[in-house]
Amino acid sequence: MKRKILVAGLGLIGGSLAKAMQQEDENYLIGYDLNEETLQIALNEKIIDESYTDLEEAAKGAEIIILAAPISETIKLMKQIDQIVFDHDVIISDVSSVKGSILKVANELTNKRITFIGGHPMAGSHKAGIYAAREHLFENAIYVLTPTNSCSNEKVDELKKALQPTKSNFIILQPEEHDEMTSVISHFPHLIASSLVHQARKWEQVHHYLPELAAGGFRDITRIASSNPKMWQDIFAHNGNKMSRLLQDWINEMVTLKEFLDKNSKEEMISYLDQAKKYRDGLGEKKTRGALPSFYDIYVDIKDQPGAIASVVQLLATENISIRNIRILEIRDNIHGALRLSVLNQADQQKAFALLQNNHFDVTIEP
Ligand SMILES: NC(=O)c1ccc[n+]([C@@H]2O[C@H](COP(=O)([O-])OP(=O)(O)OC[C@H]3O[C@@H](n4cnc5c(N)ncnc54)[C@H](O)[C@@H]3O)[C@@H](O)[C@H]2O)c1
Ligand SMILES: O=C(O)C(=O)C[C@]1(C(=O)O)C=C[C@@H](O)C=C1
Repeated sequence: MKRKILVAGLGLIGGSLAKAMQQEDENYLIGYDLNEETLQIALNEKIIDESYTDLEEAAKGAEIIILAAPISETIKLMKQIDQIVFDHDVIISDVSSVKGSILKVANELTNKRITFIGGHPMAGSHKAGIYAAREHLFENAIYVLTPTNSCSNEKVDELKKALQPTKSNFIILQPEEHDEMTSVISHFPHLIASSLVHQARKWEQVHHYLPELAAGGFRDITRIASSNPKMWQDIFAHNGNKMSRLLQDWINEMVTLKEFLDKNSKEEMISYLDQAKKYRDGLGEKKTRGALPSFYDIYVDIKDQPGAIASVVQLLATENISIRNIRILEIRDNIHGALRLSVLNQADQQKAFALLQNNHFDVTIEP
């Protein structure tokens, strides 16, 4: 008997989860989404085995239900599913970026058949929708689980087993600690990225040429400002208190930084930047950085000419070095660009470094 899993909301996250879980023969994927075109794509691409536009119909046969809609919609879905009469036990999980408000509702569910285990895969993208869904999105990423108080270890293991094809690393957290950590490491940076874009937009009124100067630095730090505004408003609203406290801390810190600048305080500024650099560089050593982690990275300078990338890839292939991720950083016409290659482990990183250097490529391990 196959394990019947319903994914409700087949966008970036739900679609990626369904794609990964579909790789396991034991899993049978059911899809539910408000958007019929999304369901049709999911069926056509065999991401799901069957689809429903009626939630009760979709949920009735499922043993595991994963809610992958926006947070406020997920809360509505939880309340609707609570009303369904099941003839078997069912595990419900979600993927929401905030866990406190979800677990509050979960602890109030009255349906005896339901066990709720909160979930949050710590990987994503600024893109949305089923077209952006990727089977490998959660590979090596942290996948947070926040079970309700009454939940048994067996149920948690059951959910983990169904999600195993995502190849993510599960950890259990309390909702409160989850929300505090994600406010710092995920939610607040989005707010700042958007504010930096606003600052540039304002200054464009003075210097019309300004956008042309936006190079790697500005693009890197503001990528996430291109994310879905409605989704992020929802996240900020559900983690509002923590965000507001962080913003006040940030404002205080900016006041200190302004003092360093106004006093031209060289030592304090170097120390501030140095501490940030050390902490940022150290992040790469931890094995918990997210999907397809790039902590074993190699940066190769390449010329913008046909075959440049192929020659690097070909060289690594001759030594059986497997490339996990590849990204072109800022190539413009007739200028050198950089290629960031992510490999599996430190041994491969060292091997690739030596190989490329011996073949006269300009290669570094630091960005
Ligand atoms: N985008 C990220 O990087 C990221 C990462 C981790 C977790 N999350 C969380 O994942 C959830 C979904 O985000 P996403 O990026 O996949 O969004 P998305 O816009 O790509 O997908 C959302 C999907 O849910 C569907 N939907 C909306 N309301 C629905 C409802 N009531 N019933 C059924 N389907 C409904 C939409 O049609 C869409 O297909 C959010 O709760 C978000 O907090 C997002
Ligand atoms: O990579 C991105 O674009 C993301 O924003 C992914 C990201 C994040 O790292 O903040 C965003 C929201 C999540 O809930 C988890 C991951």
